[in-house]
Amino acid sequence: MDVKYIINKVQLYQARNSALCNHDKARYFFFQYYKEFSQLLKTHIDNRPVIDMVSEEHKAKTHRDALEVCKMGVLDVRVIQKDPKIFLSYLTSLSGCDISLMAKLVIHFQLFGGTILELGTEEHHNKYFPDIKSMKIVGGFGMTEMGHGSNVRQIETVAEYDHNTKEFIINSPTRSSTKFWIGNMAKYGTHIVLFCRLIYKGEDKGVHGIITQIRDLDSRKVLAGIEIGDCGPKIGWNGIDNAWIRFTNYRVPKENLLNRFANISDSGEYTCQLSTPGKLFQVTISQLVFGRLLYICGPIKALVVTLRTGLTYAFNRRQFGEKGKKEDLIINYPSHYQALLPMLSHLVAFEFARDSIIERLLEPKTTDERLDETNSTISGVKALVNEYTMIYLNKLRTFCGGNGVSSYNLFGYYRNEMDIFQTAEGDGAVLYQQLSKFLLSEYKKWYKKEGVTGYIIKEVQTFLATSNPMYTHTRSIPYILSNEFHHHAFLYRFERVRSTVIEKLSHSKSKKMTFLQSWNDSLLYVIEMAKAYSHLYILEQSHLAIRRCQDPSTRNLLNDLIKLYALSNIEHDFAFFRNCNFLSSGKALAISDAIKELCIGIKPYALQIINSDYNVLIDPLLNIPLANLDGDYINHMADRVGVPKANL
Ligand SMILES: Cc1cc2nc3c(=O)[nH]c(=O)nc-3n(C[C@H](O)[C@H](O)[C@H](O)COP(=O)(O)OP(=O)(O)OC[C@H]3O[C@@H](n4cnc5c(N)ncnc54)[C@H](O)[C@@H]3O)c2cc1C
Repeated sequence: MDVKYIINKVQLYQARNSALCNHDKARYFFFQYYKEFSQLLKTHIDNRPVIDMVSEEHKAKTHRDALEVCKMGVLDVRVIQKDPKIFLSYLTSLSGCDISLMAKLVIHFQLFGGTILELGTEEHHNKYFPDIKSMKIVGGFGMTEMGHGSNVRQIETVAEYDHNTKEFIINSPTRSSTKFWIGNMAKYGTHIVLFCRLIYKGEDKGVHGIITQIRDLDSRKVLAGIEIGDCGPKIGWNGIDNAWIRFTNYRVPKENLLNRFANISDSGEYTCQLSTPGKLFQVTISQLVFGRLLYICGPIKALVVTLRTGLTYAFNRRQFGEKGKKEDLIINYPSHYQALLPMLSHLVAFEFARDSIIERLLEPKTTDERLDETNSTISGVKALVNEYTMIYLNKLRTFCGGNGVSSYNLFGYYRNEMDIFQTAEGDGAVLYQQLSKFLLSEYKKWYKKEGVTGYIIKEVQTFLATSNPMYTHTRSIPYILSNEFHHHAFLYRFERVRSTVIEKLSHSKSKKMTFLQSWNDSLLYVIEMAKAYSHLYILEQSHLAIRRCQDPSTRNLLNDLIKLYALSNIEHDFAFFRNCNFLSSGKALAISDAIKELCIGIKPYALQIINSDYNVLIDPLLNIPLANLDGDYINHMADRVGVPKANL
């Protein structure tokens, strides 16, 4: 084998995490906390595997484990404020445990506690945080209803203010207003942040958050005025007790309103510090953004663990070959390596993007515009990473043949547990639209500044750059492999789809359609635009991260991985690029050839790359007896399921 890259695990590990750690004095502290917390977790949680557990037992185990984790005293809502990166690191570590345990603690600390932190005042913090820390109270996030999930603005639960008693009277006026899917609540929960319409002197003031007690703390009985039940069996997260909840004239004291921004004074006057109901709504649901970040970390973890298994198997399993010779390793089949290595390249690119988002979200000083941009980007990347993970978990399963079906290899486990990540805290189709709205408003600002002249200059530049036959036809390998070409292709795709959306929206306007009609009429392009932008963001962040890598050989390897990410992504979208005449058929063929060459070059290092990931530097905490698919995989699997030793 030609030695193309001389790499060592530590350098690769450091380089991959350079994006996140770039601005930190303690360079790897995020991962240090991750590691320490993971080690601590090991000694605290019940070590029975969950794969064969029935749901009731699973829920009880998850609850006990959560109480044990709280006894460690490390998780605390105040850490979100003091050092969000450490908090995120703790929650990310939990993705190595059973996903139900992670979900339970995320709902309790981040969605419930984080909302109180963000929307509540010092009094709420002092009253609830100690009990959240010890889990004396078990918190939930009561937003979704049977009638409305994606469209939170239209939820129906009402809290009418009673001036005489200084209480809110909470009601579920219709069947569709029943709160649904509310995690931690069917069996164990004591309190939720209830999202409901605040009715003040007969006027609807929009969605507000109110801390609402559900069960008595001593008897754990459901309080009068509340009906509650379990949402039933689920595809994943069976350790979580998801509830439906209904309210009938249930009274809650005024003090329970999370009133940092909107308040009812002692004299009974309603005031809101924010300029518009839209702004109040955005702040009210702000914890979902932090949550989405975790929903980027989780699937990446699942991809690392399963891709490692897929690669290990492919590098060890032999099937077919020339007569009289050793059978071939399945990794040497192009159908394998030309799928597995682009997956590896996507994984590394996603990690660079994740780390840059974490860095940005946690910037100490940030403007509203910057925050808007980061939140919108999180929406797009969350949707994209989850969509990709679900498709490739299925592929990875088949790449391990029958062994992939065994629960000991976790493909089924992650497929089920990750499925919900696509929907919870915002489904992809809705999140992509949020990003597109932001991108269009940014474009509007640009257009306002540059005017028609700026627009024409830009269009002409793009036309000259891409309509040139030299450009569309060139098959020069150095150019095809250049970062400059990849960036141009990604940027072109995004701007081109954006132009189509703008064209379609203005065309619909001329046909007197309402904004909503024209938006929905252009929806497929709107979604494509957000996807194209998310890929552009991932590519740009990967290029930036690699530039920081000090070691030349590691940098070259990472560079090749990102080239593979870019070209396989372009290949996946050949229909678009060919339809726009961005690529000639000859150039498209040359790109496919370049992908193959890159895969062949990276293949010998694939296991080293996947094993340098911080996610696999720490043992999984799932306690599932994994069937190790390494060189001795037949004996590992045989031992796992009790096949007797051969007598011969
Ligand atoms: C296991 C689990 C746990 C959960 N935990 C909680 C919890 O603790 N608290 C809580 O409040 N909620 C919780 N949820 C609810 C979750 O947040 C919602 O399911 C999610 O927001 C999606 O809403 P929905 O289910 O109503 O889907 P819908 O809104 O009905 O969406 C269905 C489909 O329609 C599409 N769609 C909707 N609107 C549009 C549009 N404008 N354009 C294009 N497509 C559109 C969506 O993309 C999706 O594909 C949980 C859900 C699950 C499954």
